[in-house]
This record gives sequence, C-alpha cells and structure tokens, in this order.
Amino acid sequence: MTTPQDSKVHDHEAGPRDAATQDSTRTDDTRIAAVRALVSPAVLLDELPATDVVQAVVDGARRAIGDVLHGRDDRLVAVVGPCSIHDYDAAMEYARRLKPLADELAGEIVTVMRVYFEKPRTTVGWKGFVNDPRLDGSFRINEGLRRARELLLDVSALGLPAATEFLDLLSPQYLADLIAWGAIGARTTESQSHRQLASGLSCPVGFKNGTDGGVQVAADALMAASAPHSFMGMTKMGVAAIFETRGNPDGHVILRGGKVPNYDADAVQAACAVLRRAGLREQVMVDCSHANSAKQPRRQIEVAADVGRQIAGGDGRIVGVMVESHLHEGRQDQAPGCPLAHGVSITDACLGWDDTVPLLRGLAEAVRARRAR
Ligand SMILES: O=C[C@H](O)[C@H](O)COP(=O)(O)O
Ligand SMILES: C=C(OP(=O)(O)O)C(=O)O
Repeated sequence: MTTPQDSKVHDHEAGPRDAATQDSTRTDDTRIAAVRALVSPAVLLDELPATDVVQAVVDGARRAIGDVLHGRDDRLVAVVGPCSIHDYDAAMEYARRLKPLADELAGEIVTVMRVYFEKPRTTVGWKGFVNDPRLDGSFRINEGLRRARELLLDVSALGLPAATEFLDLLSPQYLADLIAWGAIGARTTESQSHRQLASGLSCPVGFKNGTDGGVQVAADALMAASAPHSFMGMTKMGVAAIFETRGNPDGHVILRGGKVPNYDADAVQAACAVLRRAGLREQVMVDCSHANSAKQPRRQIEVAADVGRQIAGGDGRIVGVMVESHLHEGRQDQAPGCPLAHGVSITDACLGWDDTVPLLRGLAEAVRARRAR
C-alpha cells in the first residue's frame, strides 16, 4: 500500500527505500513507513571472516566455560566490560587493558569481555551500536553490523573472548560465530523466541532472572533451551528457512536482582533450590550490577566482595560473575551538540577500570581459597 509518507526523501543509510513495501493489499504494512535493504550475513562474513586465530579464541573460551558449567574446571567465569559499546576506540582501549589482567588471573578466572551491541530498553532509548551506530537516530544498521563484527574480530584477535546479549533474533547470523558466551536478558528470558534461539546457539548461554527477581522463569528458560526446537529464521544467505536445533546443554542462570538484590548466600541458596526442584544443575552466575547494585556502580564492589566470601567459603555453585565496567566510572547522557566524555558509559553506570582490577583480583583470591579447602 502506498501512502503519502512513502514519497518522503530519507537521508538515512545509503540505498533506496522501498516505497511500496511490496504490499499489494490495503490491509498490510499500514504502519510501515519504509523498508530499506539489509546486507546479508553471508556478504558480511565474506568481507570480515573469522581468522583461524579468532576461531581458536572463541572455541577455546566456549570449551573452558562449558568445562566450568559441567564441573570439569574449578575456575570462575567473569563476564566483564562496558554496559554497552558506543565507541569503537574506547572499547579497544578497554580490551587492551583487560587482556593482560585476564592473562594474570587465567589460573583462577575465565575472563570474557562484555561486548554488548544491543540494549533492551524499559521503554524507549538508544538501542545500541548495531541499531544506531552513529548515536544520532540515523539507524545505519548495515554500518552497525559491520562495525560490530569488526570490533569482535579485533577484540578476539587480542586473545580476549567476547560476550554479548542476544536480543534481536536475526543479528546472531551476523555475529554469533565470534561470541564465546551469550546472555538472554531479564526482559526476554520468558520469551519463547529467545529460548528457541538459545537452543541453537553454539556458545554457552546465561539466562537472567526476571526483572521482578523471579528465578523460576530462568529455570524454565534453561529447560526450554536445552530441548530441540523447530522455528522460522533467516539463513546466512538471507533466505527464509526453518531451523531445527539440537538444544543447548550449556545454559545457566544469572542472578541480577529484582525487587530486591539476590546475590547473598540466602539468595544463592534459594535460587539453587528452584534449580534443584526443576532437575537442573545447581549453579549460578551472579551479576554484580543491575538490580543487585541498584545501578550504583560502586556497589558492585560490595556485591563482588560478598560473592568472593561465599566462594572462599567453599560454595562451588557460584560459577561466574558479571561486572559492568568501563574505562571511567559512571554514566553520561547524550545531548545533541555535546561531545561525549571518553570511556564513560552512555547506558548503565559502570565501575571504573581502577576499581575493576582489585575487584577481579579479589575474586581470583577467593577461587584460590576455595581450591585450597
Ligand atoms: O543494562 C542495561 C539496562 O539496564 C537495560 O538495558 C534497561 O535500560 P533502561 O531501563 O535504561 O531502558
Ligand atoms: C540489560 C542487561 O541486563 P538485564 O537484562 O539484567 O537488565 C545487561 O546485562 O546489559
């Protein structure tokens, strides 16, 4: 259906907008303003292939995390890094700092950098680097996908594996080969489509508890994602297809707090009771941020210290932690015409680098204490 809106000239991403949206009836596409061409995953993977070195980094980290989840490795998985990527250079600067620390702590911690390109919003807001890489509402998604893939290749080439949240259901075809660990967020853990997606992902996947703090929904997600599913999707060539998945055995719950925090020993015990009743492995990753820190970045230090004491006390059910950390502490709002401060989050407030180093070293010490028991 053609509307007056269709004739509008758009200066968005290069390439024409399909004015008619290919609809010949009056009953469809009535609220579609335009349709733009999207690069196919195959084209992007051909332009930016995963090198052998990068594949070895991704594969090695996936195996190490799988070993932790299945009790073959007593280390702690740490998913650490910015709340979101908005600045390529700052992300690389962070990665170059994290890599030597990851090497230093490799005996105790499997470090994976948060390289989050897609942000779920409570209502509206910037939805991440893939959706709007220029942060200006131009929504150059092809550019976002390309830059995201480049960044994942660059981070992994340092020998540092990358973690991300899988939010969009098509973007994994462009990026998932470069992801060592994935998250399904608190707002999508209950979504059947995301559980199906996780059932076919090649990496371990953490499911956040619900935003209200409910752990049952994450346990349900684990059960669903471990089963095979058949569902609709898009192939690397950009063609509609039915995907038949095998199920993902490398899932776990992430405690991110809800109405109240859920990182202390009682909360870990309660979460494990839910998992036990569901016949699932009693293990959790603790997110030091989000509702566990009331989004106060420095509270992550207290949360990590509490978690460290539980680990040092011998609790082997804590298999991982998540920390939101950037070059500098805090967060900033974007305002038209105002330059952004370098290395400061534009989504959730993050811990600064200088506080991240002792936090991770403290957790490594806790792992050594657990091992010594
Ligand atoms: O981790 C990021 C945020 O907590 C999440 O995306 C929700 O953000 P919002 O409440 O600011 O929209
Ligand atoms: C959005 C995130 O977390 P949550 O789903 O717990 O809000 C996140 O980890 O970036």
